[in-house]
Amino acid sequence: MDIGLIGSGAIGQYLLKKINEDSHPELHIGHILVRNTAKYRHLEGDYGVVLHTDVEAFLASDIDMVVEAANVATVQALLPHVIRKKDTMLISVGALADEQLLVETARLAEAHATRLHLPSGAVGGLDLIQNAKTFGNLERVELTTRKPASSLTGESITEEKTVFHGKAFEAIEKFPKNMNVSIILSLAGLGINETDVRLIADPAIEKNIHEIRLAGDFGEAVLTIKNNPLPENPKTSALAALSILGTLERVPGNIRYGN
Ligand SMILES: NC(=O)C1=CN([C@@H]2O[C@H](COP(=O)(O)OP(=O)(O)OC[C@H]3O[C@@H](n4cnc5c(N)ncnc54)[C@H](OP(=O)(O)O)[C@@H]3O)[C@@H](O)[C@H]2O)C=CC1
Ligand SMILES: O=C([O-])CC(=O)C(=O)O
Repeated sequence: MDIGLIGSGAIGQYLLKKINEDSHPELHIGHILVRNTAKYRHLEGDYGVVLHTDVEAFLASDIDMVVEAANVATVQALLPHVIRKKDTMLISVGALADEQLLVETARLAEAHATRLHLPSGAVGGLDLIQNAKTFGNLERVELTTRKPASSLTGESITEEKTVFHGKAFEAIEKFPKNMNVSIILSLAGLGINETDVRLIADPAIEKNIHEIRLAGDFGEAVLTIKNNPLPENPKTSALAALSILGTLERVPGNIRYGN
């Protein structure tokens, strides 16, 4: 599968290393959309990619799938163009808290016979949440995220501090670089107005820890994911990059596990 990448930061460069440098047998990144060619010129030599600054030229290239690893604002700006032309995978899923964008994307994907893939990112358990939701029998979904204090606040704190408590729609507005997980959980479960979110800055941890609690007719579940951060961007968990890689590997498969 030929991949076009949007975003060449911590996740993008992880994907370039794993797919192109380590030479993945089924995947190849050939094109990257950037906004600053000089900053990323070295990627051409390092990974044999073509850089683009024009989205239409990027989409006209020989790619099967666009993978976004940029930010929420870029998804908001580009998704309607991209989904018309290419199957698309997003990691900045917080953009889909905008219901109009979600509905319009679904309409365009149907009209143009493309697909939108939303990997599970830095969390898991989306299969369980979706199954528990069928026939409206999911009652409660709560997310508590703890990140190293330095990822969330400029203040020097010595004790943990709740920096946000509220619903997912507000969490992503206030913390678009940290709360994409709240939106994928909302999309799988009870929606952005019903998913409870707490975000804690913790000076005593080095991992990004997500605890998901849910309850419904199925029973109750508690999932805790203790994520190692990517060194290049400690806000971002390595599992987010792995979830893109794993989803890319599974796309062509004929057997599906857990969905
Ligand atoms: N769903 C989930 O569970 C998770 C989602 N994420 C999200 O994934 C995304 C990527 O994370 P990460 O790699 O750590 O971020 P980084 O900040 O390390 O990298 C972002 C990259 O995107 C590029 N970029 C920004 N805007 C554009 C644009 N308009 N066109 C092309 N490139 C652009 C930046 O380029 P430049 O140098 O020009 O700024 C940079 O290369 C973020 O939105 C993050 O919040 C992260 C972790 C978990
Ligand atoms: O990487 C993580 O642990 C979560 C994150 O940044 C996000 O959801 O935006």
